Amino acid sequence: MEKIKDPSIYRNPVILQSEDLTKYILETAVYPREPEPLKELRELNNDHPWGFISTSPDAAQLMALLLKMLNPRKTIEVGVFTGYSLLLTALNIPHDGKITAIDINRKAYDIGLPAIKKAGVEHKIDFIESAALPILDKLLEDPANEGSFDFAFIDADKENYINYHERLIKLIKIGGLLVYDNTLWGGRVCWPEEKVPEHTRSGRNAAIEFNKTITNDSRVEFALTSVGDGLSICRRVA
Ligand SMILES: C[S@@+](CC[C@H](N)C(=O)[O-])C[C@H]1O[C@@H](n2cnc3c(N)ncnc32)[C@H](O)[C@@H]1O
Ligand SMILES: O=c1cc(-c2ccc(O)cc2)oc2c(O)c(O)ccc12
Repeated sequence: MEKIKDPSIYRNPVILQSEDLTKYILETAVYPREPEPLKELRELNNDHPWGFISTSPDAAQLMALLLKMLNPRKTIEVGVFTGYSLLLTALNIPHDGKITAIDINRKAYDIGLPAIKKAGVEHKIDFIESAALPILDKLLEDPANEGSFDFAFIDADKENYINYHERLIKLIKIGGLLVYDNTLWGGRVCWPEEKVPEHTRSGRNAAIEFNKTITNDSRVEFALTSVGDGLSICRRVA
């Protein structure tokens, strides 16, 4: 991630009609049911200058429901940061479930790791510090990995989502889920380009291209939900 002096310039505008509605959802439906270890990690994020890039708790709550329904044993996460979505996944897969978690930078993961250890789920996580594309390519070199994953969560560099999708679709089994975060990019996907601040344009254009690609991809059934920052839920069907 490039060094930005003031990360707050990236902060998301609200996708829903009003900030009050977002606050209402979080305060009435999400925070009261948020498990204690996740609350602890969210509070750590509040003290981090980049904490706002963590997966939104309302999107995470929907993901928890999907994980409980799918009961996946073999999962993969691309983009860990301090580990809010990773801990969420670890808490909602079976005791013998595994997560291959990839991030180009381990520093933020180390901040969240004590909360993950305290929650007793570290044994489920294989953290790999690397750019994600070479790791996905390496996994694909072994034919045993093809169609072997039950669930993938993607929340790294938005410009590579299509590249991640092309690899992950081969790694996920038919019936498995691929969940992509930030596919509405703070609502900017529908703004005229000239109104989009320069520093968020590349993410916005990547989300637009990604949404078109998924809509035309007959290998998946999908729903683009306006939860959090936009969560695209894809089910591999072919
Ligand atoms: C939005 S954050 C992930 C947030 C995380 N899901 C959470 O809930 O806290 C994006 C992460 O992607 C990582 N990242 C960016 N480019 C990457 C790449 N090419 N390969 C792997 N990770 C990358 C960044 O280091 C950052 O930690
Ligand atoms: O504002 C952001 C920026 C990112 C981001 C930027 C560069 C990378 O290499 C990876 C991620 O991610 C965000 C995100 O996931 C989010 O939920 C909100 C805002 C941002």
